[in-house]
Amino acid sequence: MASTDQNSASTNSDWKRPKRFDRNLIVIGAGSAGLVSAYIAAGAKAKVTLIEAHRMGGDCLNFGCVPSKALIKSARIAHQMRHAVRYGLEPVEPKVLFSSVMERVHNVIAEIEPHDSVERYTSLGVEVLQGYAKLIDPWTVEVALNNGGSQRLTTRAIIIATGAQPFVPPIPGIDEVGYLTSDTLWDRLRDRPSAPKRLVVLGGGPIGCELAQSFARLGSEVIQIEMAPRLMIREDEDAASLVEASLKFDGVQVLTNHKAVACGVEAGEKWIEVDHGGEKRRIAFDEIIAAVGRAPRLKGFGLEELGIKVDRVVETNEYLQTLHPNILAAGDVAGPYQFTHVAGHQAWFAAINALFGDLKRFKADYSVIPWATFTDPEVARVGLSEAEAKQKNIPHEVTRFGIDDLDRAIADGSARGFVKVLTVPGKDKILGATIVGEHAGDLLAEFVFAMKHGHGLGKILGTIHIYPTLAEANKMVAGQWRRDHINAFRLSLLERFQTWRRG
Ligand SMILES: Cc1cc2nc3c(=O)[nH]c(=O)nc-3n(C[C@H](O)[C@H](O)[C@H](O)COP(=O)(O)OP(=O)(O)OC[C@H]3O[C@@H](n4cnc5c(N)ncnc54)[C@H](O)[C@@H]3O)c2cc1C
Ligand SMILES: NC(=O)c1ccc[n+]([C@@H]2O[C@H](COP(=O)([O-])OP(=O)(O)OC[C@H]3O[C@@H](n4cnc5c(N)ncnc54)[C@H](O)[C@@H]3O)[C@@H](O)[C@H]2O)c1
Repeated sequence: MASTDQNSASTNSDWKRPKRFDRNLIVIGAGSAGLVSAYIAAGAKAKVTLIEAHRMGGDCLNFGCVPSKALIKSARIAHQMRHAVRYGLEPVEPKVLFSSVMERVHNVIAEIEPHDSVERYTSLGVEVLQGYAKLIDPWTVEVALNNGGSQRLTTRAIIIATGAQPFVPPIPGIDEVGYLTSDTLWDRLRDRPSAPKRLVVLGGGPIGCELAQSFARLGSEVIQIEMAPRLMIREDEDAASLVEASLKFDGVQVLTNHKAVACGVEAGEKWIEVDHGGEKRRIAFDEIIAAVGRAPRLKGFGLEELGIKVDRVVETNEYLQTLHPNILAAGDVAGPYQFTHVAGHQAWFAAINALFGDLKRFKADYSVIPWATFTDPEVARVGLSEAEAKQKNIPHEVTRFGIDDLDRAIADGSARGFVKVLTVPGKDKILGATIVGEHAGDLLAEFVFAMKHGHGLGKILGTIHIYPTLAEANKMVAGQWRRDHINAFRLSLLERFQTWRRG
């Protein structure tokens, strides 16, 4: 979300605000942000039209969260088979039926598809149009329908929920060698009998790490190239280093501090050139996945013509309104985060402000935003990391519990990782939590809830957690915090009292 002054809505003499509108709301894009916006508007009895140019469900269902998590599951089972000896079972090198793995990925998408389908949304009272939307003026949208023809609609309010797409780095030669992205790999690799033999994964962010580990476990020789000094640069170093170690254990060759500078084909063999501190070398590969970030979809549908600034994201104010207060934005196109659950969260504010903003508006609340990267081990975070607290000079204390000490994790053979909590000095108020370990994304929910509702570590400590569960790690870290904050004076009084009681 970039800031904008919503009072400075530009006007154009060619634009005429209609006296009556066909719709209360038009939502452009049926990904996570658009679907939730339309759902909320229909629930509020608004006449709402949802326009999708491509696939209902957007990136999360078709190219993002859903296929990647389905792939991760197959890869994890292959890993467990390989290392079954840890559990007293004879290890086996799995015969990876790659096309079946990819078929399962597509079946998972198909099974979830009905949740986001035209039929479901129509039954909820949303009009769904399949076509490409373009803003004509602040109240008019033209749709080039996928099955031919076009339609012009007027509306009181519009929500831009056009999402983001993979950013392809301008590396000389990349178009000639050809590349895969999260948009294309699910279809392009679908019928392959085996995973690509030599796979370069460009980028060490969440997409790069999740895919590099999965493909390595499914049989690819993976080389991951990241120009930053380490993987997962947004996470604390202690968290990222556990992921890096795990990737290396899985056979991924991790090249950090390496910038991709050129690509080409020589004697039928594809290569990528990397620069490491001024030293250049070429790496041969069969396929390359570009995972170096996602760029919001901002162009081609009339934002610039309406004077709406599109710098990195659509410029909005805290209410998610653009320069034109009746045009709002939500999801990846609005930023500042790129997560499905944040898109859905913003959608509530966008829909309510779009429909009722002239009566009451709500500022989008980013105070407690969680996320997880689904590598093995998972890394989940809410609030401040230790590095951010230091960088912003925010006073804090750090309490840590090693999951290697947790009974359930030991029994499961997954005793690695940690829970790290940042608190206000001398208080149990939580500023942030990072969990690294199995099911970290699920375990984090307790901290998200605590932060959202102002509960401190004392409340977590005072809550019964089932034994033996991984969730006990949360209570353990709270217990550690308590031990670190025992009042020595009170303890000495207690000791004297007990001595006195013994007579
Ligand atoms: C590989 C991968 C893994 C991911 N994993 C996770 C994860 O585990 N958890 C998580 O929270 N997030 C994850 N994400 C991010 C998540 O997918 C996005 O944050 C989320 O999809 C954003 O939703 P959105 O509604 O903003 O945009 P999108 O889902 O991109 O939807 C936008 C829609 O708008 C349509 N559109 C664009 N322009 C027009 C137009 N002019 N007219 C009509 N339609 C238009 C597009 O076709 C698209 O369907 C992942 C992403 C990727 C790529
Ligand atoms: N589990 C999840 O929630 C999940 C999973 C996947 C993606 N996502 C979302 O999608 C977004 C995009 O993810 P991403 O991993 O594509 O992007 P990212 O921006 O997080 O990471 C890209 C990485 O590529 C590196 N890079 C850029 N150009 C390079 C070059 N020429 N050579 C070498 N390295 C280069 C960058 O330094 C960076 O570390 C994430 O920010 C996240 O919000 C979420």
